[in-house]
Amino acid sequence: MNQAATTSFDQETGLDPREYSLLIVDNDKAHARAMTESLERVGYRCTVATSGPEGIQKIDQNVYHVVISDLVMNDIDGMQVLQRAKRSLPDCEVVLVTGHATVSKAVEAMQEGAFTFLEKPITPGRLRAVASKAIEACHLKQTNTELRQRLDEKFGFEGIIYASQKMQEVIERIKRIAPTDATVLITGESGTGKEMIAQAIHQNSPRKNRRMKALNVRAVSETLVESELFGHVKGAFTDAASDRIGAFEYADGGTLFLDEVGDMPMSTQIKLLRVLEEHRITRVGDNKSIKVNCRLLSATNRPLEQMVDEGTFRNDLYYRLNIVTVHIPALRERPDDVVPLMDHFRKMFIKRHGKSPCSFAPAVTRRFYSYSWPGNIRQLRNFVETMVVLDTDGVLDLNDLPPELSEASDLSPTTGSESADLLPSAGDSSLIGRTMNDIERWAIEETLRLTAGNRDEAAKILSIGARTLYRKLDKYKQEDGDAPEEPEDDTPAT
Ligand SMILES: Nc1ncnc2c1ncn2[C@@H]1O[C@H](COP(=O)(O)OP(=O)(O)OP(=O)(O)O)[C@@H](O)[C@H]1O
Repeated sequence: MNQAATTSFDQETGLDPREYSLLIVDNDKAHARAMTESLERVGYRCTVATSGPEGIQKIDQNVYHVVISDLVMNDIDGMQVLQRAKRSLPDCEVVLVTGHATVSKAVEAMQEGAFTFLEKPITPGRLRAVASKAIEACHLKQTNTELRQRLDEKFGFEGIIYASQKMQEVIERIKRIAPTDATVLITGESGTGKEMIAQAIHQNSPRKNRRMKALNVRAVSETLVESELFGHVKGAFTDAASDRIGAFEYADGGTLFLDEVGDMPMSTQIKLLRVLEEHRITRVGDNKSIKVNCRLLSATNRPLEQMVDEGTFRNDLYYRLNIVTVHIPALRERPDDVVPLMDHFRKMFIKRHGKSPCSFAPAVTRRFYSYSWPGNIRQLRNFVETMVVLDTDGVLDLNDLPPELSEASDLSPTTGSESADLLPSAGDSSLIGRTMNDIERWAIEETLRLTAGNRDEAAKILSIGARTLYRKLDKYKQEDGDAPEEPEDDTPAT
């Protein structure tokens, strides 16, 4: 294809055209050829599709940096090509070619995400200039994606907020599991952070530079689940207009995360088991198998073991998925995480919604702490977001609480949780007969445990100044014979 490439680096952008792949989609073969030759002459790698369906098929199967498509074609039009490219190739830029009569349509296309449009007749100089700009835009998007990925890698664990011993143990466990290729089953109630843990495992594994594909089995209809997992060939079922790769092929070399795996139909379970044993998939409607290499992580909030007993989940698949288990405790079982999470989401949503700084009233912190969180961290996150968005006076007060919390039917500490002995109880008889200093020390230490070491929060709850709290802590250290801390180090210790 690349017969006449003479130039190496693009004068304007400094990029090497030979590193970029372009797809030309045009019903008019002569026009497609003329565009291709003009682009190949300066070094681009071009592929031609002479119909809309062929263009879509190529987009599904290959990676292109720029797609140049005619807008009006007699089968699938350029808008559909644009939509498919935007869906399948997030960094790709799409240029639409149009005759004079369809300029208004092209403007609409740009609103849908097209990079620009070229009006016929197209000169080679104009075509190359537009291709060069589109390549530059794609390159920028890729650079951003890479930077984001690097940040994600760096913060693979740090993005997970926790202070409790229980989560500390979970993190220790995933640190040991992540570098291996072991199949992992992540269990826990809805909203406990199973997907987040799956991402951290991927980010801290040798596969981190390859793709991670998440597929929520519950969100896909029973008839489509196999096509989503294994892909399909054209005509495999009524809507299969072209060949399509599935999650296993997409994540080849990387990680596949199957969320809500307990919802998988029995007929698909046996096929999944076979793939895990043979490392080969067969697209729906095809008869040849393809080799795949994916690390499988799965998650469920359903009792798989019980489902095995009831005959609704295959025993053999259960043992395959369950080589290593990571259980994420419900938030009510780790109340020490509540305050750090409140603080994290408060800051995050202030920034995201461009709000002025605000803080939680101590009574709200106490109520969050003692709530049972049936929806776990997702629910806490949503509550904090609502409160931050609606805040007008900089204080997130009891009046700002969502109804579930303001009615607060369950203010009592949760049974069997760490919280029971943490909440200051007015009737703690063990304190009777002790000195005021001891009682005060006990109250300060318990409040610091409640705030996971965050002294600012603790001072607010105790209604004393942060420096007063610091002085008292210093005094306790001296009483215990420890060296006092530097006074300026009064940062929250979360
Ligand atoms: N420890 C954590 N630190 C910060 N954010 C968290 C933490 N755990 C969960 N989240 C956030 O809470 C929300 C729910 O988490 P996630 O989707 O991972 O839960 P899940 O257990 O997979 O839920 P489901 O079972 O419903 O799919 C997400 O916005 C996630 O970023």
